[in-house]
Amino acid sequence: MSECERSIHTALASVDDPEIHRPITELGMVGGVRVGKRGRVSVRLLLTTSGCPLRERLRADVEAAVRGLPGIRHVDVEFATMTARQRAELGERVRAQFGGVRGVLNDRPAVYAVASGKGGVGKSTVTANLAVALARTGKRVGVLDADVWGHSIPLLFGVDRAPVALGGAMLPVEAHGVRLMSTGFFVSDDEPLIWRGPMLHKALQQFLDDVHWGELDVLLVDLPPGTGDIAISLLELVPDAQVVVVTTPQPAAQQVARSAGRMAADLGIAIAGVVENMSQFACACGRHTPLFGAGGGTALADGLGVSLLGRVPLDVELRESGDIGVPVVAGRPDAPSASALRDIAGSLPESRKSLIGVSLPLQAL
Ligand SMILES: Nc1ncnc2c1ncn2[C@@H]1O[C@H](COP(=O)(O)OP(=O)(O)OP(=O)(O)O)[C@@H](O)[C@H]1O
Repeated sequence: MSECERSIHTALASVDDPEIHRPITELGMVGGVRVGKRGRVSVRLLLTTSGCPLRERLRADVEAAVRGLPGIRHVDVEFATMTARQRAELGERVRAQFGGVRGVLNDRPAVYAVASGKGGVGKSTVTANLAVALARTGKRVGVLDADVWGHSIPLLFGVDRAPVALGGAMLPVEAHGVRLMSTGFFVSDDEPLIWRGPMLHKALQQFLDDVHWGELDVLLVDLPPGTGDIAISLLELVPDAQVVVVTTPQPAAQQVARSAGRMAADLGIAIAGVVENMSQFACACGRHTPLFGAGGGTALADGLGVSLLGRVPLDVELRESGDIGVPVVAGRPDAPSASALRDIAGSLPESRKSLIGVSLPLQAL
């Protein structure tokens, strides 16, 4: 290998695959490097699927890494698709690298399960925005959309592609700096989900076990509304999760949300706090109107003996951002709801580190 080729390989080692978060050189994704005349270089990248949506990001990252080298004027990036064998090898590498899929959670992320007593109170919107806000502070964040009947996380993040499967493990889809996994990636909207009890439990377990989350600091779980099977399953599978209860200011909503709190208490799970969503509406005329009443969040927090983490105002920008798949914290960071959500993300209590992925020493009694 010439000196020039060696320095190109070193530069390529600084480029990470955006979803596996490992250098493309380590993952066998560099199919070849050709050094031509007059500072022209061509790099061939091997992708897991031909329709890889991240190819433009990879192209830009490779160009940026190689173009800075002395004597290099132009970088061509070509793409090819891995053979089945190459994909299998990549899957093996991913597994070996992290000591098995479950082992990737060994660094014990903080797990926050976002719950609500009833649907439509903005639980998924809050989850998505807390995730983006945390990612923007430099944390490595994942969102598990366990809201199997109303999976809105893919829509809220503007994602309509399925996750890539490698060597028996699925890679989360990355959007707005957050790693996502959702049942919504696997079912079409007109296909009703009739999973109950044990099936839901198994699906959830798979999402925790068979998804290559990589190293995470925080995992947010969007629970289905209510206190049904899946919430209980999750809290059993991840006993160190803390629950964030989302409610509206209405006394009625607060009553239902109280049952979520009671469930957490029954299961011995800590409640991180309460988020009051759809608090008063700030009109452009300057008037603040409590459309859904007032005081629900505080009353619930007091009832549960936890803090009110914050109030998110009713905000057209928040709703519009959700509709176009760009969470408001990312797309309109100056909106009143965005700043409230950032403050709430900053006020989440420090984690009790989750034990998922850690093998516990078993002792005979
Ligand atoms: N603070 C807010 N201001 C304006 N619109 C909001 C606000 N919070 C949520 N919404 C809108 O309310 C609707 C319901 O929100 P979302 O889907 O997050 O609720 P949910 O509690 O997760 O519902 P479900 O559990 O049924 O999925 C969405 O259209 C969302 O954009």
